[in-house]
Amino acid sequence: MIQLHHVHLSYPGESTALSDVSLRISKGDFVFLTGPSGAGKSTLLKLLYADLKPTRGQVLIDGQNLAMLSKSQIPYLRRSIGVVFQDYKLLPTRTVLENVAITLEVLGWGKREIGQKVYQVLKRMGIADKVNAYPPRLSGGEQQRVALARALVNDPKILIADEPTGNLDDANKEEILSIFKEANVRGTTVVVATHDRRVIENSHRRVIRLEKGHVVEVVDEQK
Ligand SMILES: Nc1ncnc2c1ncn2[C@@H]1O[C@H](COP(=O)(O)OP(=O)(O)OP(=O)(O)O)[C@@H](O)[C@H]1O
Repeated sequence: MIQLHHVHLSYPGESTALSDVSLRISKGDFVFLTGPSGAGKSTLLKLLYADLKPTRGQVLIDGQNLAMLSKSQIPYLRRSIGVVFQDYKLLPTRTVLENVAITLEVLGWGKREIGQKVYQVLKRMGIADKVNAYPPRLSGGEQQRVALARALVNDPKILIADEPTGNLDDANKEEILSIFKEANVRGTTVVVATHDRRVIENSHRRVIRLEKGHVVEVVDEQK
């Protein structure tokens, strides 16, 4: 479970990005985080994988206060969280296979198992033919799928995605969303930040709306 208790976040020398945010995301939930540009969506996601610490308040995952984690404990937390970054953050000089394999290498998987698992995930993402390609040679949609493959290859406890459907056409958006839903059905808690109204409306999931660093609306899952 993810809990935020009265979280405030101010960037050094800047105004407040999050102000008194409290929320609870249960295990197995699928939640959209929305709101205008600058509302604090990316900031909130960064708190969840301990890229930022709150200025005040607490962020807890399964009861663990993330601010209490030492530097050496943070990589362990991140092994259970798959992150799809807004700008993908793929390694340009590594192949698709190598980019996705990294997640499993740090977990100590053997080479053979890694090869099999990566191929299986890339196949699901529809990019198995790109296994030896380098990211700069891929389209935006293909890079997005590689980023998603890297985040999901070890069936993480939590999947965090920042604007994962930006720049994609409708067919690709649908496909990415169905991949999120499948991961969710397998037990992954999914938290997606998006501006995209259509994606939210078609999904019938819980929506948390931020404005100027405040939670202004929570709409529960609509069946
Ligand atoms: N590294 C940073 N240093 C200083 N201020 C920052 C930094 N990152 C974000 N901010 C500020 O914090 C506020 C919230 O930004 P954030 O990126 O979380 O918004 P967002 O809702 O994700 O926006 P977008 O939809 O445009 O990605 C904004 O006012 C932004 O300018």
